Amino acid sequence: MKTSPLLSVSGVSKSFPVNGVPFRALADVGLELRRNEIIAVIGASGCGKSTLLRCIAGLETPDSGTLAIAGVPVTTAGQGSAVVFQDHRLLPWLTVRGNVELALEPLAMTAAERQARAARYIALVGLDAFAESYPRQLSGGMAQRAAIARALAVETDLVLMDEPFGALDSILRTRMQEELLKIWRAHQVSILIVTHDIEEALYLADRVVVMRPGPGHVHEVVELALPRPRSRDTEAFSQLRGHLLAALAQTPAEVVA
Ligand SMILES: Nc1ncnc2c1ncn2[C@@H]1O[C@H](COP(=O)(O)OP(=O)(O)OP(=O)(O)O)[C@@H](O)[C@H]1O
Repeated sequence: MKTSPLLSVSGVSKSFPVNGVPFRALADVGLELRRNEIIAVIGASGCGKSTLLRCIAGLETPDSGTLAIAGVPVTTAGQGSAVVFQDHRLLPWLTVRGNVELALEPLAMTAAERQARAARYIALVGLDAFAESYPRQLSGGMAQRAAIARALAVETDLVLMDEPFGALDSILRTRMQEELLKIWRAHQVSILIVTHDIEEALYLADRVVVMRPGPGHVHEVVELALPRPRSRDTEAFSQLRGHLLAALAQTPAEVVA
């Protein structure tokens, strides 16, 4: 029996006014995310990856098309999903604990439940010793882990990540990818991650959505039949890397469109 997708995006188009003229950022974008799946969205700068993610998060309203999470149309921000951005966006005047607890405030739970849940997710990302630290006292990786704890603590089925490790050095980035997979395995969330990094997409995702600009559209969806844990040194990995690099390459006509 085919189960219904957690996220369905269909025919989504979005334009922005630029100097009084509509600029088409997305045209007729469609994709589906299954439950407990990880999808990576890759594509050249400006092809509309973040705009698509913001539409799914309810932070942007598409001009046309439909977006639904668990069958419910997305109409407001934070409905059915939580977002992790490239910059952690923690509130500087709150501690790690305060930031995570604040995200839980809209949820129907007692203060004690909120504190217990926040503590659990802070521990999950390995920051228990830093729960009372302020963002300025954390390294970039720690702050990003706090942002991930804050997103996961809300316990939505869908987590949206926009270049979550983009500002981290390559060693930390690899470690964070491992940690994300551990959390994903333990918590059965579905993840849509926007990344510039082909290796990251290949390491994390079940499927890779390749977008192209002019206007932003889905060019190809690549199923990654790679067993986990994955090694970056295998023939299959490097073949897929080559395939994605070729899929990202644009014709001159697309670049100027
Ligand atoms: N609020 C806005 N107003 C005007 N133009 C916008 C706005 N948001 C996005 N755009 C334009 O829409 C296009 C797609 O932007 P978007 O940020 O979605 O691309 P992206 O693929 O995420 O790029 P990058 O990889 O560089 O982050 C870009 O040309 C951008 O300039």
